[in-house]
Amino acid sequence: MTVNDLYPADVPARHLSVVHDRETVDLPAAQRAIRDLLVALGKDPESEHLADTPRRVAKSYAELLNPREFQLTTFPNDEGYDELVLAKRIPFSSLCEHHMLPFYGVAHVGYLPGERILGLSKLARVVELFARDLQVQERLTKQVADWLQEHLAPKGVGVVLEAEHLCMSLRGVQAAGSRTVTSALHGLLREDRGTRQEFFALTGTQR
Ligand SMILES: Nc1nc2c(ncn2[C@@H]2O[C@H](COP(=O)(O)OP(=O)(O)OP(=O)(O)O)[C@@H](O)[C@H]2O)c(=O)[nH]1
Ligand SMILES: [Zn+2]
Repeated sequence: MTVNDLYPADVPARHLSVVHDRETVDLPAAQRAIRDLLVALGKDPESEHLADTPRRVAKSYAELLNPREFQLTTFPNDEGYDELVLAKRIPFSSLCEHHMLPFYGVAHVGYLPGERILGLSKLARVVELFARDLQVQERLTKQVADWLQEHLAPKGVGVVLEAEHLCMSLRGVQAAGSRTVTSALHGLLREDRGTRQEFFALTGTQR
């Protein structure tokens, strides 16, 4: 399928519903499991302080692991805009799949338009689509870039993520304040040295 099949040229603004297809959360089962975890950790889930904690924790994880649905709105690139479009410092948070602790930071997401341009907020929504999962930063970065390349068919895509991992700063090695930087590139941003350098310069992450 090409971008023209998804977005016929005679309709100016196009909306594609984006619905995630992950397993539905079983909240009562999650709640029971959190209660068991509290007991296993030597805490008393019957105490007044913790009585409602299993329900809250289960609900929190359900929220953190389920992205909101959204409309992927695109417009025809009638003026032939052919420079980079870059949304910088999009805040995001995700859960590390090894420790289920948050990693959080900012995403820089850019593309070089082809026949369609994208509603700007959608760049942040695509980050959220993949961040609300058990993740490693490398996969999250690549999924955002791959998804945009597939659904927007631009001339290039670039994604940079800078994040602090609580599993690295609060526990374990306790390297508080360290940041991990990852990037994924497609099309001209990958192949053309000048475009790639311009992208990294605009994100402020020189390569
Ligand atoms: N590549 C990658 N590694 C991650 C990410 N998040 C966490 N990790 C790492 O996953 C690794 C898991 O290593 P293990 O040795 O199995 O776990 P651990 O004993 O808790 O390791 P320490 O954190 O070193 O105490 C750790 O080195 C984490 O820093 C990520 O997004 N990407
Ligand atoms: Zn971790």
